[in-house]
Amino acid sequence: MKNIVLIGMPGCGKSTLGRCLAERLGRDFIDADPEIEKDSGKTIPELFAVSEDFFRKQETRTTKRLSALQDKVLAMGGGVVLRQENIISLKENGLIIFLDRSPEDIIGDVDTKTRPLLAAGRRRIYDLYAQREALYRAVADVTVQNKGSMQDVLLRLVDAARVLQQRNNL
Ligand SMILES: Nc1ncnc2c1ncn2[C@@H]1O[C@H](COP(=O)(O)OP(=O)(O)O)[C@@H](O)[C@H]1O
Ligand SMILES: O=C(O)C1=C[C@@H](OP(=O)(O)O)[C@@H](O)[C@H](O)C1
Ligand SMILES: [Mg+2]
Repeated sequence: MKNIVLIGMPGCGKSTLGRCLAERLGRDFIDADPEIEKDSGKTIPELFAVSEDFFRKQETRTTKRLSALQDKVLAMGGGVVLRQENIISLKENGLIIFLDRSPEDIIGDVDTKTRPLLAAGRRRIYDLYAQREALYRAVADVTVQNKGSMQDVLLRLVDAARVLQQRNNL
């Protein structure tokens, strides 16, 4: 079966809800950020300290490796949509869900320490959302709103994943 791939803003809930979604679907969960760290032997802040482009190159390398897997739930980094080659790889063997959470809600609980792009301040989230929202929507097979309790959002994600799988099997 194709992978279920979560995309969306940093802090939108991909890692947390992705792990729960995988459990509910009986699949393995893989978070891209720690995989990038393993593949490169550097932390995300260390990669960004070289340059954002350097991080993006490592991200593409790891995205290609993860895209070749099957049956997984993948939580990608928020910027994976910035390179078209990443999306082409992910779509070969994956169904993409945009987890859409408002900047207001993200700012409430995002951890900026491990997210170099947000080190300049939480308001950076508004700029990133404005830059990326259309891109996330365009590349996704479906959008799920992250609004309300985690339990409700998880149910919506499980439904969306099942509908995508069924549609793909037709
Ligand atoms: N609907 C929600 N209600 C409350 N907290 C949420 C909700 N969605 C996400 N969170 C919280 O937001 C934070 C960021 O989520 P995370 O999964 O790390 O995001 P991402 O992997 O997309 O960057 C976590 O502390 C998570 O528990
Ligand atoms: O939005 C981005 O460009 C990034 C998001 C991060 O992942 P999360 O979306 O899991 O925070 C991480 O890949 C890196 O800091 C860059
Ligand atoms: Mg994450």
